[in-house]
Amino acid sequence: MRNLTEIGGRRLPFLRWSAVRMALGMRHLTTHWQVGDGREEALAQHVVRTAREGDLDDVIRTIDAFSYERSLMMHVGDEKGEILDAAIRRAAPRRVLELGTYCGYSALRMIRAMPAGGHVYSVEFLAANADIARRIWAHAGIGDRVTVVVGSLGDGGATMAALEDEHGFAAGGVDLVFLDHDKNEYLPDLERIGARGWLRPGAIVVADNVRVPGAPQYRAHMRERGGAGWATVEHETHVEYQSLIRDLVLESEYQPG
Ligand SMILES: C[S@@+](CC[C@H](N)C(=O)[O-])C[C@H]1O[C@@H](n2cnc3c(N)ncnc32)[C@H](O)[C@@H]1O
Ligand SMILES: [Mg+2]
Repeated sequence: MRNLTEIGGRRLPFLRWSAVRMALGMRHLTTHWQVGDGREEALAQHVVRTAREGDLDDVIRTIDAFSYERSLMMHVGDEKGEILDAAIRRAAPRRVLELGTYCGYSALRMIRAMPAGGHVYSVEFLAANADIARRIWAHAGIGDRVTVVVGSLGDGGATMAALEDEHGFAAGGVDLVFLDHDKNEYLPDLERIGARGWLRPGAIVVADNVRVPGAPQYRAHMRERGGAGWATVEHETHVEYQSLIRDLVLESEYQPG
């Protein structure tokens, strides 16, 4: 019943004010990467104030509750988060590359499901989001297991060079990639990663929001390349924190040559 709003005893779907604000703010969201009403900063303050310090589970629970009950947000969320958790357990990665940090929620989940000693490198376009994520990770006690790199893989090479020179990225060194940033950049960025040879054979690439907002070129590419470089499973699921809107998460295993 979490997605229903009660008016006069009747439950009506999708009338949550925060969802309406998020829809109205879509234009702002896709150009500024925050909803525009301060909900990301409010989340960071809420986590620090109310979640148990050093308790990763409680921080994840607190973010989910905030996103259901107070302000809809664009974390991968609890339902799709379980698909991500399972992929992480399958890959048992030592090095994860995430594109799109936002407030750091998916990185929290990945760290929780990874073997001890594994590290997440998360690339985020917006410095304000990177700062919020760092504060939330520090509160959860996992600040030393995740590094946010402010930039984008499509910036002409500076961010990729930083990943190689400062963070030890090298051929065959990446075990799992989580794509959750600009949907038009999924395929170009995967090709940039491929050109550097960072993926090890058997590495897994998880892509969120393939149906909503949608990454049709990426999906077509993975379908065409089935059996020739990639083996893909399409997970039918729902948009984050919405039980009635369908979404798709792709999980692709890299099988070169
Ligand atoms: C959907 S949110 C990520 C949610 C996060 N992965 C989670 O589940 O908690 C997308 C984020 O990607 C960032 N972003 C957008 N385009 C980007 C790009 N080209 N490179 C890096 N980050 C980008 C946005 O600033 C935004 O914070
Ligand atoms: Mg997403």
